[in-house]
Amino acid sequence: MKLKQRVVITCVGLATLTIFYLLVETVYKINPNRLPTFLKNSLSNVGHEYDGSHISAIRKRLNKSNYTSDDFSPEGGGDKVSGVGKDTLHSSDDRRSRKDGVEHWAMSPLLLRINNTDSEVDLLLHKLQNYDRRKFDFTKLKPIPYYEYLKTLRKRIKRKGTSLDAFRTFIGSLTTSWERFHKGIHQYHLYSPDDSTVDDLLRDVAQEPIVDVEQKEGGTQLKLIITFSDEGQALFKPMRYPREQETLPNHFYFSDYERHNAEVAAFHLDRVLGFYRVPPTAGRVVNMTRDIKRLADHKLSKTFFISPANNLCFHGSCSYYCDSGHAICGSPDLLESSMAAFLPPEKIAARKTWRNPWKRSYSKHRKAYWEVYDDLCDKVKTKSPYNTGRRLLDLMDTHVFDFMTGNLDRHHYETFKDFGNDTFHLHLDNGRSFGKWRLDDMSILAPVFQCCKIRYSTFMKLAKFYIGPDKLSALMKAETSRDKLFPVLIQNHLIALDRRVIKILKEIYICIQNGNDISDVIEDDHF
Ligand SMILES: Nc1ncnc2c1ncn2[C@@H]1O[C@H](COP(=O)(O)OP(=O)(O)OP(=O)(O)O)[C@@H](O)[C@H]1O
Ligand SMILES: [Mn+2]
Repeated sequence: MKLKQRVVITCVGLATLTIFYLLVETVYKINPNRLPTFLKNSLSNVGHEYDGSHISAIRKRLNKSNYTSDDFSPEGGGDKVSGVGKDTLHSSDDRRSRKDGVEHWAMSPLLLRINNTDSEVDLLLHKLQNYDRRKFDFTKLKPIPYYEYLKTLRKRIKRKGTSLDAFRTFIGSLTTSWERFHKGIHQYHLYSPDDSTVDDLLRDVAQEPIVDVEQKEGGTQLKLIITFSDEGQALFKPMRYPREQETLPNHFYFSDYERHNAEVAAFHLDRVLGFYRVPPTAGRVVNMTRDIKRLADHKLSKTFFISPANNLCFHGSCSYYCDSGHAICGSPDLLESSMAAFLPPEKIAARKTWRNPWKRSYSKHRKAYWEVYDDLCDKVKTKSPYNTGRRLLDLMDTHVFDFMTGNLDRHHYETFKDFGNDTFHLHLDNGRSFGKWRLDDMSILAPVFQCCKIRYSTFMKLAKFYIGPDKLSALMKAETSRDKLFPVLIQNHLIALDRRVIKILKEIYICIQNGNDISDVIEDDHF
């Protein structure tokens, strides 16, 4: 063979091998399971672990208008997505695809007890302390009990704003806990932590005799409005799953049942965090025969039946899950439930519903804009109500809260109209929280790592859980211990809370490492 021929053959051979290798690598990245094991192993062994980045690259090439955009703009805006924004995908996509330990926790329950320290978080706290000792004195803070620190934070802020218009000129005494709760609603919190009313209300919704039951119209799943003998009311959600049962991996969050214990746990987490934005919610075991069936109207009562296992069941009527295949069953007629104290009626305290700019897509085929592009925050920041005042920080708080509970379902949130834009976000409807303790869904934190922003007081509370002496899991366990449904959360969920605290702090570390100003990232409220 001539030399020239040999060279040509060698080149063709090399080119074929390269093309084959690239082909195999691409298949591996798209779906490793399509490859024979030996190829899969050889690729993963040389550090080609799939991180999802190339899928993002493909997405990026697609027109931006392919993604759901109805909620792209903040309230009032009608901006369409197509053609706007810059491609800043890499940073947060890398972050989102950072190993979040899902497999790790799944494989070894013994490894659940995660390290309580993290070198990046340690570096962050060290850096902050050096940056401003007055604001970030972690050495001094370390031995202080969490609740004591929470009080000092509150003193620092020290304001509750106005009350609802309807109560501003009210004189006279209110005897029931639910009336006192309504009167206590203020511009900057739903209730005051120093007021014993909330504990009275929790006791009452858990034990006052039930005198009326009504199905709540609207919504996707069955909910009842319960009226008590003192004329107070609560939103009832029934137990659908035992505490241990996790959301199935192939289920979308929007096709998951709501969890009664999640509603109770979310209330307590909100209170521990010093947010005071979730209506007081307690667990209660109801006697379905006496407390529901007896008081039900004809439409509801005819959905009651005895199951083959001799338990009393009912399904009510609603747009999903209201048939005998999705019945709510007692044991034999005792049923666990959550009771969320009712807010004042619209006539007394009208509420405004806001679309969450970081709302998810409710389609199994489409992604939301922010899941693909990183520039949503640039737009949100410039538009009302997020361009002034507290609302952007409140949105960050909402997502910090939802990340901790694992709630993907925050499509909207509400505020009281009386208070205008300078008020807190109500965190209603936490039923889809605490579905997966193994998974820390980083995408819920997207607003935080895309805006690189967190409220100073929220950051400090998380840092305080991290440095101790009180771990969030321990505080949550203690808080929920008075509830009739204790243990409201199983240990795995409690441990997940501690783990998630660390993950939020790590995101803040990355923001600062990436060169963002500390004072921009950890932002104080400007009063
Ligand atoms: N404690 C409460 N007091 C008064 N109204 C409430 C309370 N909690 C929730 N609501 C109202 O009831 C509506 C439905 O509640 P929730 O969101 O829990 O039900 P849902 O079936 O999950 O609704 P959807 O399926 O639309 O998410 C809420 O949007 C809110 O306006
Ligand atoms: Mn809901």
